[in-house]
Formats: sequence, C-alpha cells, structure tokens
Amino acid sequence: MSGLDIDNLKNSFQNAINLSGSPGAVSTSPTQSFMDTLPRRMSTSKHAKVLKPFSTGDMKILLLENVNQTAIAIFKEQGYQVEFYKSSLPEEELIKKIEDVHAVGIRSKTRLTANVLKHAKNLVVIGCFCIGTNQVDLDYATNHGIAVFNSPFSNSRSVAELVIAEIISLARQLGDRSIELHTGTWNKVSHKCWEVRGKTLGIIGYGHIGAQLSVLAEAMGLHVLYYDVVTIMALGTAKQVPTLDELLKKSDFVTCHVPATPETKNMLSAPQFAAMKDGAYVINASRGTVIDIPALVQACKANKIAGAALDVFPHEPGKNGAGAFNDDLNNWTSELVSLPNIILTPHIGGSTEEAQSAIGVEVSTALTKYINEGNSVGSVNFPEVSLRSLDYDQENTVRVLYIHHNVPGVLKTVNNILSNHNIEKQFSDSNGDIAYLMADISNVNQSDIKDIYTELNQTDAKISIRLLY
Ligand SMILES: NC(=O)c1ccc[n+]([C@@H]2O[C@H](COP(=O)([O-])OP(=O)(O)OC[C@H]3O[C@@H](n4cnc5c(N)ncnc54)[C@H](O)[C@@H]3O)[C@@H](O)[C@H]2O)c1
Ligand SMILES: O=C(O)[C@H](O)COP(=O)(O)O
Repeated sequence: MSGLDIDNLKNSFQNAINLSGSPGAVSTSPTQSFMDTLPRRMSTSKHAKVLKPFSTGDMKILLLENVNQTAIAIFKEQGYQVEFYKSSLPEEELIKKIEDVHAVGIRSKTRLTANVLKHAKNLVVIGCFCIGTNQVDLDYATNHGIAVFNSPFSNSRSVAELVIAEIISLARQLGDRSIELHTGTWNKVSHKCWEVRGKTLGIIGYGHIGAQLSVLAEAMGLHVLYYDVVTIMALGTAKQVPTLDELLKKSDFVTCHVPATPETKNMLSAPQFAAMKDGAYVINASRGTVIDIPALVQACKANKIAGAALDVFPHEPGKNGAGAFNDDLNNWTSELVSLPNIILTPHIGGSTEEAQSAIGVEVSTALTKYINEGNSVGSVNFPEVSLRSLDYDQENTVRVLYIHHNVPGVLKTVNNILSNHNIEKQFSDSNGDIAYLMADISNVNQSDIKDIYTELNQTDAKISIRLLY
C-alpha cells in the first residue's frame, strides 16, 4: 500500500482510517456534523492505496430510475452523499457515474453488466428497488464481493391488482371501447363480451404475485389452476396442474408470473398458443422475454387468441416519452398495435404509490445495514450473515468483514491473523463459491488495524475486506 500516512490516523475521528482510496473515490474532508452524530467508522478495502480519514458522510450513493423519495430520505439521514436521476442512464454515462460510488440503486431498466461493473472500483452494494434482479450480472457482482439486495414482495399486490383489472378489461374489450369513444365512436356491443365469473384462470408461476392473484381471482368467482416448477401449497380452492400443457388446454385466461430465465424465454410461443382454448386471453406482467410477441400476433390474427394484455416487453425504453418502441428491435410493433383487444401498458405493474414507498424504505434500509454493519440478511447473492450491533462506544473494537472464496482452510488463516485479539463474536456462512465471515474483535489499536488489514489483504482466498470501527 503506497502512500500510507500513519500521521493522518491521529485525527479528530478517533483515528478512523479509510483503506479504500481509488483516486477521487472518497472525499478527504470529513463531514464533522455527521461524525458528531454518527459514531460509526468505516473502511473499505477493495482497491487500497492510501489511508485517510473516513466518515459515513463520504459514502456516495447513485440512485437511478426515480427510486422513491423514502429511500433518499433514509440515505440522507445517514449522512451519505446522494446523486439522484429520474431515468436510467445510457451505458457510457452510467460507467462514468458508477466509477467512484459505493452503492447504486436501480429498478428494472438499468443493466449492470460485467462491462459496467468492472468500472465500479469502490462499489460495495447494489440495491434493486424492485423484485427482478435479472438486470444485474449477479455472478460478476458475487465474484467481486458486491452484495445485491432487492425487494422481494413489496409490489406483488400492485401487480396482482393490475392483472385483475386486465382480466375484466379483456373479457369486456374495455380498451377498444375506450379508444373508440375517445375518438367519437359509440359502439355498444355485447358480442364476445363475457363475465369472468365461472371462467378459469391459469397462472404460470405461483410465487408471490401468482399466489396473491389466485386469492383475488377466486373472490370474483374464477376457478384457478396454476403451473409451477416446484410443488406449492394451493390457496383457497386453486389447483396445481402437473404440466403447462394441461393449464393451457383448460384456461380461459393465461397469465405469466415467472422470472426471466433461460427456461422461461419464449415460454409462450406458437405451440403453446395453439394448445390454448379458442378465444383464450393472454396476460404478461412478468418479463418481456417470457412471451414470443410475433407468435402472439399470429395467434391473434388467426382469432385463436381473443386478446392480450402486455405490461412488459423484450426491449423497454430507459425513460418516459414518445417513441416507446424501437422498430429496429421490435419489428412486430405496427402489427401488434393495430390488433383489436390488445392492452399495452409501460411496465407499470409495480408502479403504485404504496409499492414504491414501501420498496424505497425496505431496500434503502437493507443497504444501510449492509454499509454500516455488514449485515447481509436478505441479500440475493451473498450468504446471510449478521451479528448484533457492534458497540461503537467501546474503545478499540473493530468489526472485520471478510468476503472470500469458499475454499478449505480460510477460517484457520483468518483466525490466526486475528488471534492476538479477543474475538468477541464471529459468524461465517457460505453460498456456493462465496463465503462471508464477520467478526468483532476487541483490544485493537491503530497500528493493529493496519496490520490486520494488510495481512487479510494478502490472503489467497480474499475477495474483499471492510473494517468497521
Ligand atoms: N410488471 C411489473 O411491474 C412487475 C412487478 C413485480 C414483479 N414482476 C416480475 O414478475 C415475476 C414474478 O414475480 P414474483 O414476485 O411472483 O416471483 P416469485 O419468485 O415469487 O415467483 C416466481 C414463481 O415462478 C416459478 N417458476 C420459475 N421458473 C419457472 C418455470 N420455468 N416454469 C414454471 N414456474 C416457474 C417459481 O418456482 C416461483 O414460484 C418476476 O419476473 C418479476 O420480475 C413484474
Ligand atoms: O421487478 C419488478 O419489481 C418489476 O418489474 C417492477 O420494476 P420497476 O420498478 O422498474 O417498475
């Protein structure tokens, strides 16, 4: 570590040091007001070059895609520096912005690919302020010691309610009647308009959203069938079917609530539409990759499918405004929009005040706990590790956060390094190839901190280290 300046350690922050220090990553001017109120000291270590004073006021958080104000308030309360954007950013701009931040908050549009993340030299944690995490290269993040959090169910109810609205709207051709009257045409018809009572709803993916939808649908008199890759307890009188084919053959409405995975790509395509009842309806509020849209267009044109509601698309714009569909990427656009009984919405399933506010609180709280305490409970890619809060008032106590490859002998090596101190408490867990050790040690003085850091940094299994004190 070049540029080590131990004199700097003797500062007004009880000798707090920063072991981070990519150039420009962390302000060297501590924020006294935050330090007055926040006893925590933190060191990040991914690209250690210099030691310098550090405070929570130095933490930089980049928030994109109009993440809810509740999150901003929580981060600001911590004293973090927050940079906020209403939309996602083009890749080049994102790469520049992400270079020196410690945390980034996104929703479903921002692609955090390996190419973007490799520029994020100080990134400790990613917050997906939504359910889906398919927009993040989770393998890359994990292998580089970046924890990822999401909100697993705070918008589930909102999506389920939207789908209920769509079931009735499709059955009554509400979209078409509304467009007609907006343009002055009175078209009072009952032909092929139906009640939903007594009809069958087929739910593909009976997770948080699918199960919530099941309960609401039964309350309206629908029979519910569901197909899922795992066996899941039925709610109410819903029935799990063993094959997708059986669900397709028996359902009047088919709705998708599966994640974007290689297995779910084009899960509903020409053969699946052919297997459905004549005049069935199709709903997708999961991910745009799940339905083969050109095949859907053909099935609608053949009057096999009587209508569809799509909230998600294979290529979605990064911001609001005209030109929603890029014709080069979506060559089905003009055909789709000219079909009858097609409801198109701009990925608004989870966009309610209730859901966004709850997600803002939930994810920012998880990020704050991870940044300040190392608590990884709820992370989608890390082992879940937590210890009761470190007593920051207790002099000479340090929390060691050591993220490492899950290989034999690591605990022995690490505990050897910590062995001159009293290990007050310790927790270690693994998840596949990655493991995470958290230990609170006492009787540590300033030069010990530097030594501990240096020795841990030299261990072969290390992915990243943080020291909190
Ligand atoms: N439109 C929106 O605004 C919006 C909002 C929230 C969530 N979503 C999306 O909805 C989807 C579902 O969300 P959720 O919270 O219910 O997820 P979840 O993880 O709770 O449930 C998904 C279910 O799908 C099942 N599944 C996975 N692969 C399958 C396959 N190949 N075949 C059948 N079943 C399969 C899983 O076993 C699980 O039960 C996600 O893709 C999420 O991103 C969209
Ligand atoms: O994954 C999700 O939660 C939904 O797709 C909603 O995403 P959004 O927050 O970008 O609307």
